[in-house]
Amino acid sequence: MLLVVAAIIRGPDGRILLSQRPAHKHKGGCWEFPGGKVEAGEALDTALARELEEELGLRVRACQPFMTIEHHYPELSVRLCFREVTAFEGQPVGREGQPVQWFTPGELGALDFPEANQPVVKALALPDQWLILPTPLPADWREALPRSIAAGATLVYLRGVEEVSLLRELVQCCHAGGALALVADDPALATAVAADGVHLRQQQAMRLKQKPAQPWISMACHDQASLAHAVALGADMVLLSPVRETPTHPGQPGMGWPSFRALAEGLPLPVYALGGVTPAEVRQAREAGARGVAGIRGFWRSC
Ligand SMILES: Nc1nc2c([nH]c(=O)n2[C@H]2C[C@H](O)[C@@H](COP(=O)(O)OP(=O)(O)OP(=O)(O)O)O2)c(=O)[nH]1
Repeated sequence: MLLVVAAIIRGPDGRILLSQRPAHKHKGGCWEFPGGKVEAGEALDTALARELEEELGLRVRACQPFMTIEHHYPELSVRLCFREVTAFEGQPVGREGQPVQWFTPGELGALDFPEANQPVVKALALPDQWLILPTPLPADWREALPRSIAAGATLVYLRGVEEVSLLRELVQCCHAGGALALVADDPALATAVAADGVHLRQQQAMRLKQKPAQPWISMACHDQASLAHAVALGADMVLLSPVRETPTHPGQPGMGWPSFRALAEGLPLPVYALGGVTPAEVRQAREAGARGVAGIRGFWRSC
């Protein structure tokens, strides 16, 4: 299997740097995340720094794991280790004559990428923060939900609401604020209320053999076995918890960031940290290999 390292490089305005593969190479003409083959015995971060210097003239100052994808093309198998470059120096130029260009995350969906990149492109469309709806639904939700979304939680898990008309109204409120809305477990309900997908609780998900047909499928995970099931199912993302003990689950000790990192490392899907974490911890969570953070308290902005 060919070991490749590839970089997610964001500019100060949030755009992402891509380069175009030369026509004569494997997947020629496709846009790619800059990077290349890891040499025998080379550490991933060293390989990334070398490739970005050689190909773009960039000096990497800091990077962190993003996702790892194994893909079997008919002609070759690749293990792609995606790293997010969080600090760099230099102005990128296509040093090997390749076109390089900055794109907004929204523009990526229309580009031609190698097939292996699809989960990464999907993950880049996701926000840093997830809001889990408090239960029972607070009376001031019509003000508080838009405020919470505007504060950055543009993915909302609408749990604990059974009334379909109310759920539909909540979905509309999420969409009006530009947020994705997920309902619990039931794909038919998600379709009925025009939600964007379902969040599967671990117990329900472990019984499934097939990924439900919804645009977004998320799964709750608490250990390695459930993470392996989420991968096998083809889930688009997971909530991994608890990072810390929480008032809602007293006596259930948190795994802490080192164990979180060990579980999240090398997975082919975005992992969100849940359980006693706050929106202020996005950076720490990302250093531990998370795509972002999720929660109720601290994410819900009541009036
Ligand atoms: N760099 C990069 N490679 C990718 C991506 N997606 C994807 O499937 N690949 C595949 C295409 C290639 O088969 C392999 C990268 O190998 P490569 O030949 O470009 O590596 P390199 O830059 O070291 O190449 P070379 O100059 O030594 O020939 O990984 C991606 O986003 N970035």
